[in-house]
Amino acid sequence: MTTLGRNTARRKPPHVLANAPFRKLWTAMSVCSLGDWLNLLALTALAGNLTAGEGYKFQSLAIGGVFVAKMLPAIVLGPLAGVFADRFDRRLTMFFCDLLRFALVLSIPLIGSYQWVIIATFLVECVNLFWVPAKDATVPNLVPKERLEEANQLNLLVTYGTAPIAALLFAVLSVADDALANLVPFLAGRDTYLALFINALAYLVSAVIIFSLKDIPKNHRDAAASTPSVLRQIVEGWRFVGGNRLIRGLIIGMLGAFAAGGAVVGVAKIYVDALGGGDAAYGVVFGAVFVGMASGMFFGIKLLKELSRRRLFGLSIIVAGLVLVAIALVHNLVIVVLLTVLLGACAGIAWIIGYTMIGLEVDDSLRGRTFSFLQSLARVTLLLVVAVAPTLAGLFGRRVIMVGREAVYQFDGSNLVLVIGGLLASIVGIVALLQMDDRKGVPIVSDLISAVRGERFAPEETEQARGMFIAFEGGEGSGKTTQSRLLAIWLRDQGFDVVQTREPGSTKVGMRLRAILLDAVHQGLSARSEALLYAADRAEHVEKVIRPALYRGSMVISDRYVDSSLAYQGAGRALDRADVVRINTWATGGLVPDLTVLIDTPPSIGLARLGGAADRIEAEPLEFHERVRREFRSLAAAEPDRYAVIDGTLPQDQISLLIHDRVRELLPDPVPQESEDVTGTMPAIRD
Ligand SMILES: Nc1ncnc2c1ncn2[C@@H]1O[C@H](COP(=O)(O)OP(=O)(O)O)[C@@H](O)[C@H]1O
Ligand SMILES: Cc1cn([C@H]2C[C@H](O)[C@@H](COP(=O)(O)OP(=O)(O)O)O2)c(=O)[nH]c1=O
Repeated sequence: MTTLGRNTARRKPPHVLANAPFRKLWTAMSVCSLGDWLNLLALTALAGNLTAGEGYKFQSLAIGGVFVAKMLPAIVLGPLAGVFADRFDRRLTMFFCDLLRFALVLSIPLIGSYQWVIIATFLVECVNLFWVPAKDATVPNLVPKERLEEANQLNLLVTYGTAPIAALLFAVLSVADDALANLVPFLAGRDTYLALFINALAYLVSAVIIFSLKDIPKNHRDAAASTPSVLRQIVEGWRFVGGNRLIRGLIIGMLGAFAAGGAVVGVAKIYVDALGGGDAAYGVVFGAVFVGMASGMFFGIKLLKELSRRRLFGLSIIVAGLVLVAIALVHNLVIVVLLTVLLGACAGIAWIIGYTMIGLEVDDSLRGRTFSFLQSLARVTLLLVVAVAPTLAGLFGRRVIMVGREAVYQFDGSNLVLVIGGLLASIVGIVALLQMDDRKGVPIVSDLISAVRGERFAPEETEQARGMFIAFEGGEGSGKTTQSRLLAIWLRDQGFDVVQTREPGSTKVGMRLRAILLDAVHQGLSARSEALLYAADRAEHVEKVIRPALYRGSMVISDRYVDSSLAYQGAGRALDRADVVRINTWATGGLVPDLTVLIDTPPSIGLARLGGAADRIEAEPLEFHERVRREFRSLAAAEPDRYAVIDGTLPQDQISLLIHDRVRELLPDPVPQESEDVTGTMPAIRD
């Protein structure tokens, strides 16, 4: 008892944000992240605006230049900065970095030339390289070990979570600029300046917060972890992960998604300009990617949770590619924004599955390397794509398709890049799907439909089963036991191997469960545990008795199956029907009978037939049994092809004949009725 109490107490320590020093650092980080995203948007927009008069080609190249300046330092100087973070006072490193970033960003609008945009961007990124490792290395100093994961999640949250906020802010600032221009003439037509001022201010705020953070220790000789160069990480990483089919598929897919995303980011500004949208529209499109990603991660995954993860991964990348092609070809800003949300959703689904799968399915010893390999490769891919995409767009230039003298369709370099990016992503998605598919032979479309419906009825193993499965259902005393025995005899007479069984209680464990379930002593059993116990008995029954018999090619006749739970626990005990379906689908692995014989008898008649003491369920009031009967009938009505409903008040032999007629339709090589009439006179073994 004491141990238990202590454990529970230990499991609930205060939230990591209750830790004041970490909260301060986290606030500084959030402000900086917001500034970083604003910076990316404002600089690319500014580069486009500054070169707007120089033609499409030049403008595209100018924007590409910003991306190159932004990414180059990480690749060239990355490892160096990590060492720096370990040698010097981290608090002062961050503080001075923040002041430098503030001054550099502020200088961009004051100088206002394209060359300075590039130089300052490069310098800001160099400074970032020192700020980020210092921050990363500080977190473990402020947060106890067991809270580290939580802290990292929070870091991730603000790193990406601030992107849509920045996009929204950027769009709002672009609009607000027009109003402000009346007061401050300097701002007229320079909406990106406002964003840059706020960006600079964010770094200043961070500087103040960090300066007041006295808890960061000064000496860290212990934590000297130097990072190997990006290229070396890639080469070494591939040696470890390249041999594994699953990881290969995952990595190809995730890089494809990255490349497609890079293509969008690289040409978004010129593309939106060509559609007639201004900086505000650019902000909205940019934000749409992130809104989509967030919804994909939360809702997409939930909606399709029954689909194989591996399939969903490949599929979402293929769809993302196709959506991208559509984005490239449609010239309507509103539709483009909506499609961009969809694109983001697909990317979000792929990303989260990829990450989770590496976490779950990749062996512990390989996981760290796989992550760092992926990150290094993603950086290089992103750099290449982001630099190449606008360049390619610029070289292609603007084209107009003419019919006679009329311009009918505008096809620019940015459209071309997006089409290529989209097709590439789709191809990569197909490759990933082929590498990783774990449900070969099951058509994807039917898989998708049942996944959207929340079912997983396509059973994995029954395809190989050769036997036939017949279930008997009905209320108490309806004659199921009698009729299932007679059917077994009839089928054996015809030479079939028959396994006659029943629920609950046809296995060793099942017999114990049956005792619990039907003993009138257990009156207080809760409805849910009753449903779970029946399902447990059924799981055992399917795995140990029914499936093996079907594999052998036997006829399996079961007295009661899943429908009994739907009727008794679902309708009788008023549990949620969908829940009962779900636990039973899971328990049986989706095994559905080929035929269900429902012997429909009014409860008053059936109960009157029973002798002896009533068991726990028989003892329920008549109204309970009426509900059960109604549910059985409605189940049968919904699927007339798979049910035979027979009036249980008829005489026994008449019922048997009706059942034979129906079963005969399903038999592979049925004995005709006439020959049966002849041989039926011979004496047979009646049990
Ligand atoms: N069609 C029928 N007409 C009259 N009595 C029947 C009929 N079928 C079965 N019985 C009798 O009703 C009782 C209950 O039958 P049983 O097959 O055990 O029902 P269940 O398994 O559905 O509870 C038995 O005594 C059986 O002989
Ligand atoms: C299989 C199953 C049976 N039951 C109930 C119905 C019966 O009252 C009892 C099974 O007892 P049993 O003695 O086998 O009854 P019968 O001869 O009528 O089949 O368990 C459920 O409530 N849910 C289920 O899923």
